[in-house]
Amino acid sequence: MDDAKRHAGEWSARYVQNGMVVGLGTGSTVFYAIQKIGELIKQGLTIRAVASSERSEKLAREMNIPIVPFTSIDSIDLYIDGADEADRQGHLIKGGGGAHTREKILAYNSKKFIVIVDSSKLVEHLGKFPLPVEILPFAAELTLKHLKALGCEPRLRRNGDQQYISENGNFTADCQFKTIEDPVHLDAAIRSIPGVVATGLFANTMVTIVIAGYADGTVKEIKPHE
Ligand SMILES: O=C(CO)[C@H](O)[C@H](O)COP(=O)(O)O
Repeated sequence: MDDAKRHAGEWSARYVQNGMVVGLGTGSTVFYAIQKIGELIKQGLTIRAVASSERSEKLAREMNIPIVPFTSIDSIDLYIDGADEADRQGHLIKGGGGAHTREKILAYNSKKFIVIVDSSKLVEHLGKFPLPVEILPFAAELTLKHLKALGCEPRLRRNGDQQYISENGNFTADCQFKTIEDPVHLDAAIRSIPGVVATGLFANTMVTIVIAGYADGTVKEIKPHE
């Protein structure tokens, strides 16, 4: 799977152009995109970047990719990030790496959003992967009860024998649905529960291209809105 991730990640770097503000997502597939962008910078590419997590920011700095503060940008030209599942309409489940709240902010503020996955993440219907939902620690049990009422089995994510805490200081509930037929509607329903910070459902028209990598070195580009 690593080869497939590498092909998708490296392929995405061809969309990065001089002068762009580039958003860097989080995860093992984005790792390859960041490395490739780092190589292009060595060859003279000039960009400014913002990162969706401390992990990605650290990696970018190691690759001499200039990370700028959010106060110095107005929008992002191109956002590159991975996903846990992607369907043909460009709906995504994200947040397996626990960074989906910040990732959603970056995606929302981007002119183009490129999603990079290995081919095993392409699905007919979302929902096999448990949907990550970031929730406030305050009264978390009550929030979990309302999530359950929407038809899922929510589990608070653990980090070894500790509660998993996001970079925003919150809990993550991994919500196993049987299948997600209507991502737009479900996303809205979950977001209406007080205590929910953000869902890992990236529904609607956010995605410009899904790049799926295969182990044999080929890639497939899916443009959901063309
Ligand atoms: O949403 C994410 C992190 O919050 C990642 O993009 C997603 O979990 C995919 O990760 P990977 O590329 O490691 O398979």
